[in-house]
Amino acid sequence: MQLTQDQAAGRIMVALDYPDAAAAEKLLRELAGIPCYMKVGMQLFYAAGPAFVAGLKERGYHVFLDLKMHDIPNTVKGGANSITKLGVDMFNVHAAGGASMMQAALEGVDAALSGGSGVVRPTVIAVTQLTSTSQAVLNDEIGIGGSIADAVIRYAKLAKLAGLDGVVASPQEVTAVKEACGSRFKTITPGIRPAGAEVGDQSRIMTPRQAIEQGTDFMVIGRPITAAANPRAALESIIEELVV
Ligand SMILES: O=c1ccn([C@@H]2O[C@H](COP(=O)(O)O)[C@@H](O)[C@H]2O)c(=O)[nH]1
Repeated sequence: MQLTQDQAAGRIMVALDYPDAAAAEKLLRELAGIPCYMKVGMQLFYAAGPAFVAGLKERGYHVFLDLKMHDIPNTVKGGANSITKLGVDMFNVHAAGGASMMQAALEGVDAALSGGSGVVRPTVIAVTQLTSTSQAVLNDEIGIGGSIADAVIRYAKLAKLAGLDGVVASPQEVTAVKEACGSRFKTITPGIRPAGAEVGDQSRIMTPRQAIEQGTDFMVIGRPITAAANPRAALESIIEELVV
């Protein structure tokens, strides 16, 4: 797949996994002008809150709010309602919460949009199996039988049935998800490691180039950028890998 530099950057979601807004703002300054998505996860959201997210939107960033909601349907409906009013472009729930819970998230979105707040409809996706989960952990520790790939596809089909727009999965499962749910069903893939990068706690990984060749829609990348001595150079090198 041939991408321009801006197209490649637009497929990257930088995980702003920082303890406070000041640390995240430092990275934003270092990456200024590169048109990536920004992902706010629980560490930063619990510290800096909705105001930080609203600030990103005011400055024109595309924002994925990665809070992975997993609760009873009524609570998730309320959470989705509040998140939608923040104006984020994407948020997620856990597919393990079931179809009713995922549908409740969509009801929360609809209710927020019907309030005339002027916000756009966010893309709503479901986490399948965390990319840190290995086959052994799934079977022996969590106690779910079968292959990771089968579990991911089961969750993806359920998310599609519930009306969601896509899933979080590892790049290793992108092809199978697209086959099962259609090419327009979005795949958002963490577990991205440039060749030679530290794997850390991730289990199911691919390089950026491999992930794009699998057909991933967006790749989520944190530490290979944020822990680099020069985050901007690290991001530019990943973009070059995608453009070539
Ligand atoms: O299955 C999942 C779901 C979410 N994540 C998130 O993506 C980033 C990955 O960061 P790295 O530093 O590149 O490992 C992180 O924010 C996770 O919370 C995931 O890794 N796997």
